[in-house]
Amino acid sequence: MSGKVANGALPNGSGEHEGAEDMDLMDDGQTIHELFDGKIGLTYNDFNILPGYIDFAVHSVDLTTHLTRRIKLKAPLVSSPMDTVTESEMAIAMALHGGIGIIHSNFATVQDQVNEVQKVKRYKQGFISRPQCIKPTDTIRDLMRIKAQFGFTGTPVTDTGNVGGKLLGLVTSRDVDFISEKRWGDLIKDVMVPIEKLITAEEGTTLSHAYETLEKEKKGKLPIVNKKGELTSLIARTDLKKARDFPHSSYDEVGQLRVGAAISTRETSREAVRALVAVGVDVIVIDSSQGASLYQIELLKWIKSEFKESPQIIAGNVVTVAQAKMLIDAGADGIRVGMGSGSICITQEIMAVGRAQGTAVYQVSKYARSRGVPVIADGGIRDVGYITKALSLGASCVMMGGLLAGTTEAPGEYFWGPSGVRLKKYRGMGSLDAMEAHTSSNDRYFQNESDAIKVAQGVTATMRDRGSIHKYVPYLVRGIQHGFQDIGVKDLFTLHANVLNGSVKFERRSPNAQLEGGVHSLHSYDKRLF
Ligand SMILES: NC(=O)C1=CN([C@@H]2O[C@H](COP(=O)(O)OP(=O)(O)OC[C@H]3O[C@@H](n4cnc5c(N)ncnc54)[C@H](O)[C@@H]3O)[C@@H](O)[C@H]2O)C=CC1
Ligand SMILES: O=c1[nH]c(=O)c2[nH+]cn([C@@H]3O[C@H](COP(=O)(O)O)[C@@H](O)[C@H]3O)c2[nH]1
Ligand SMILES: [K+]
Repeated sequence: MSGKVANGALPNGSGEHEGAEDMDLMDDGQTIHELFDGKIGLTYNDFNILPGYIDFAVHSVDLTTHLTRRIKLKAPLVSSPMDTVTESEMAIAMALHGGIGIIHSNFATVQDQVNEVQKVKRYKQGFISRPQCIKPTDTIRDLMRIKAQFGFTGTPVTDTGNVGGKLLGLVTSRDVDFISEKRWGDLIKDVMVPIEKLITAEEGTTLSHAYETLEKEKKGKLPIVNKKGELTSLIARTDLKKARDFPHSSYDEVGQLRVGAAISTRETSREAVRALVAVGVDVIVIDSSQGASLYQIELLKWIKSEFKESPQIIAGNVVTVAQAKMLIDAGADGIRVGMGSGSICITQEIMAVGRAQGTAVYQVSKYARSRGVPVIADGGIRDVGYITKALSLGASCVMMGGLLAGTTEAPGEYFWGPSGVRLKKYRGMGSLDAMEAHTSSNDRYFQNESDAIKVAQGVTATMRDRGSIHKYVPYLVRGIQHGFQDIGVKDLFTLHANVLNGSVKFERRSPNAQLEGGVHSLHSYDKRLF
């Protein structure tokens, strides 16, 4: 589609084309280098990608990418190491859909973070690893409350009221449905099916065996116990029936889901690294807003010399080529780009330091590619089109906080906002709220007298309910595939190559063009996305 055409070849039917000048098709739009050659920082909203030619179906677009030098993913999506975004539930869901989650480090102890990594590594589809339990001395009223809140129909009874406690019985709807409200003060132990009469399975049982048992016994729930009789998980027949295939899941060499974990640049991180490596963490993210520091470089070199093979290390954050060079020289396997672009970030306002995210991703990716190191574009992803734009600028993956914070799998409970909207809390890791959460994060900030004055770099916010990752991430993936189809590229490798050789074109958009590109001129509208 390149080359020259005569103006008159356009179907204007007027016959006035005689002698018309040849027009250079390649002159239309800007190459990426032209887009960024002005000395002004651009971000995703400042440009469009121009359409190409479609000769393939949307589902055939392949989003396989590199997270780090050695780790490949089928979807270029990473969840942020933030305490309102990624713990095990989020990481499991992200990995099942081909991305990866990075467990945050704002726990009371390193062991708490290690436990979250282990939950991902031990995850097996169909097994509910944190079933809601009840104590024998609780009442029917307590059970009704659980039922109303979570909708469960079968609840295991353990001595502690938690998973891990000794299994004493199971109480189902059938056991309590016909008990009148007057008797709701009765104790669970008097209505439950006691352990002697319960069908259970031993740890290590396979899903297919569990399914056969449930079918044969006509039961809905199968508690899984260890040798000591402690409840380790629960299998629900309804879950097994709807057990899905996740053809793109991110698995490690031994078939466990992949997961990452964040660490700070403090001395104590060496202990964390040892513990995380011991439970098989795939990737460690050194978490800092300004990655070009002596602390980070020394830590990075230490990890690389101590653990030659695994794990992979993502260093950052950076926004300039000089910063990226220091971290790549020190051994980084991936580079995280973004300073102040996040939805909850106030770094550019407070520190006066940072960079427009589009320019940062373009500049750092151009350099990192020459060193064979993938870039993760972190922060400022407001919607699915922003992901496609970040990838077009050279990123191999995007990292998202806010976009995922309102989902079911994000830590924290939903609550109702003043206008009747269902919300979840979302906060910056540099917000006072997050800094004050644990002593470990406190000492990061207030380790000596000179650090006693707090300077917040983030805010505390709320996010609208976005439903489950199991619906949202497939929507994101399909949205990116549609973007690629419009651009006319079938995979990420081709996108990067065609952007660099100038066949994928861009265009800077004026403030008015930005308004035009959004929803406008309507009395009211309803924005349903999927
Ligand atoms: N991507 C972004 O734009 C931003 C992200 N954040 C997030 O907030 C959290 C905190 O970020 P930062 O404040 O950059 O954390 P940081 O731990 O890198 O820096 C906090 C302070 O501690 C100092 N420090 C770090 N390691 C040290 C060591 N070993 N010895 C002595 N002093 C040391 C630093 O120089 C700095 O003054 C992170 O989760 C980060 O991702 C915060 C601001 C911006
Ligand atoms: O200036 C900041 N102050 C903070 O307190 C803070 N906490 C997180 N982050 C960074 O923001 C990213 C998530 O951004 P989004 O919500 O836009 O996806 C994350 O992935 C981080 O890079 C912070 N930046
Ligand atoms: K910001």
